[in-house]
Amino acid sequence: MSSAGRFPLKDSKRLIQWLKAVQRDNWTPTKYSFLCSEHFTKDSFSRRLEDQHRLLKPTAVPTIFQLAEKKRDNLDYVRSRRKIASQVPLHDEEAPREGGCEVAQRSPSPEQDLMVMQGTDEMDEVTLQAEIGAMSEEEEHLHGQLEGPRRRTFGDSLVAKPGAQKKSSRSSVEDCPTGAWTGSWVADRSGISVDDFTPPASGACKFIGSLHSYSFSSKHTRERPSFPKEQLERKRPKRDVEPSCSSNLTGHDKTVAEDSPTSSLTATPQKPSQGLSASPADLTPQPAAEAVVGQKGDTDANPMSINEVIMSASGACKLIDSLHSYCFSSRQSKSQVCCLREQVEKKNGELKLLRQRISRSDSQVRKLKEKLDELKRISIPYLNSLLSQDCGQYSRGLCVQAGFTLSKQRLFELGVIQMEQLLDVVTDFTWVSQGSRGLNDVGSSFMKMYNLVVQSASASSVRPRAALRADLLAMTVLYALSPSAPWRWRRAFLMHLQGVSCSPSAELQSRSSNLPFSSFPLSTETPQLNPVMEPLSWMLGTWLSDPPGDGTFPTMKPFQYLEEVHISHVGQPMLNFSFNAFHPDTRKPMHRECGFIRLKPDTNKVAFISAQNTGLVEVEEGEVNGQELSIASHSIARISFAKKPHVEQITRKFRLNSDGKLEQTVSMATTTQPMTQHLHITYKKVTP
Ligand code: HEM
Repeated sequence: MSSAGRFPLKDSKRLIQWLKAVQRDNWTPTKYSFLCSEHFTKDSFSRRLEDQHRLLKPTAVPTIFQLAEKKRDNLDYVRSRRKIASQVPLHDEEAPREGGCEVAQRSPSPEQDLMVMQGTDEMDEVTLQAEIGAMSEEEEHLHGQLEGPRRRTFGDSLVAKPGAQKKSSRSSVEDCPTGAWTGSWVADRSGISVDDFTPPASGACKFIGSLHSYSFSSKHTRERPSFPKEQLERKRPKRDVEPSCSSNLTGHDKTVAEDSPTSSLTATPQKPSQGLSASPADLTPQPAAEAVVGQKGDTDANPMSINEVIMSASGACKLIDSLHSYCFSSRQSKSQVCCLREQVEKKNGELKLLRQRISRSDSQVRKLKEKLDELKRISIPYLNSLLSQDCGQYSRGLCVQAGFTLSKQRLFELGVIQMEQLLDVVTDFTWVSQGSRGLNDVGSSFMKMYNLVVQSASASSVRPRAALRADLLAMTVLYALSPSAPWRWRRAFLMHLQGVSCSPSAELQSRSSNLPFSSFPLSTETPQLNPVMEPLSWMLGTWLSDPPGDGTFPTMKPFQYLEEVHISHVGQPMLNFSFNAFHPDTRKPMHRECGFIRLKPDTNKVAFISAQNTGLVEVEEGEVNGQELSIASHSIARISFAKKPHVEQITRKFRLNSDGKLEQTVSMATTTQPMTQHLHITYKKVTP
């Protein structure tokens, strides 16, 4: 007798190796499944120290199979095997057959049921099978000899039982009627049912079949150490003969199973005869003996795949629970562990992705912070100095300007802080504020200011507090000086700076070289007006048209325009000027000119040097008398492709009116028109 190995159900990796080796389709080993030792190489065994018995190593994997024979007709094979089994007792030396013979499935059959019904002792006899795998050849042989008579006696008594005799006699005729002792022992024939190797009619049937091992507790199996090899040998053909889980049923049971192939519950241990009527209540735990009684050959076959078992287990939770999950506990736990493991892996993946996103966000925030720091570094010191000079000329002046920005009309007239530009600022800061609380604060505070400005603009009587104006100014300056600001915005703002006496920081001055339009004083000191220019000092300042100017000429339709005038100095004996006209409705820039006004020292003779965007360059000369300057063209030049008609003469008159407004009148003569007034406008001073 060769020793056999249990299928390593608890070692999934090795189990897969075993199953691969066995190559049995649609069959799943149970804890009563064993494989003969012939399928293992010699080094798969170790010797027990005490008695030198051969023990299968826990790492052993079967490798010896004669698979070529597997294709042969199973039925013929089984029949021949049965014949042999019925005539000649199997010997220990007989080599295990390939195909179905190697795998012994120890599950009770109907005959077993009958036997077990006799009581606990009988049931224990049945469970003896479970320990066979642990036996050495010698042990098995010895036990076979020693226990044979007892079993025969026992088996005989079973056969003699009323009600059980019919089944047992039928089976004995069919399967092993003349076996040495197996023929007379019902239990040995039923120890491994046909269905151990046969697919069940349904998943649930398989499931119930799995549950049949319920009665074969390890406790019982430990108490009975041996099991004749013959039983195993006779199991092989039976497995291959019977194609369905119900095929081994007899009588009523078989009929029910065939009639209801989808109802595995007909084979439930507790109520085998109730067919489809089995309910969770029927499945409440029963005593072991009772459970075993219900084990038909079809049900203890348990040829489920692991997946099927898991599916059945999940779909029949109640059933499992009611049966205390005796058989499925480990498998179920395994499947649960697998599920949990998958979930954990999935969550780990999600966590990894989240970490990556957080890291990306962090780097984004870092970049934004760096940008803000850069902005602060560039602009804030200067702004701070501005805002701290509450009593300073420049600060006051800008605050006044900020006050102007609160009137929509003034905003446009100023031509610097326009609503559209404010919107740009807001948009910019909103963008910057993304992802950073600090920047968010900047953005949100600017939004608040912006909203207040809009409110104030729509209700001109409402004027925000000085602090708000200062904040708005700060934000405006911050944006105006930022590298991302549109050049037009920066230029306009810087021109305002030019119009006031201020001392920009060295940092700001250094930045001025990058500006598209540089009019900054070079000295950090507020420049003193050159005495030569004193007669024209009344012209200094930033002036905004008030009201809009009027344009006329015989060849054109009268028009209006806005104009922003900057007249400043840097200490030199001259004034710098720029006149910038805008369309009153569209605010688009129109005529522009800039240049210098000079005074001949110690005289009232004035030279007005101007370059215009129309391509005209002219020098006008005249006299300053009091607070009035009258000049006329001295020389005019133009680009070669200047638009016609060309202007041939120009006269201007500047006057500071008694109301403090600056007034300008321009007349011109063209190649087509005599000297005629072209422009008339008055300005309101917005900076000192
Ligand atoms: C001293 C400065 C200026 C000179 C020498 C000047 C000269 C001229 C000349 C020669 C024309 C053509 C007239 C014609 O077609 O018969 C003209 C037209 C016109 N000017 Fe001026 N202009 C001056 C300032 C301004 C200013 C400040 C504005 C304000 C927006 C202005 C607005 C116009 C308009 C709207 C026209 C008619 C459309 C056009 O021909 O472009 N001009 N100007």
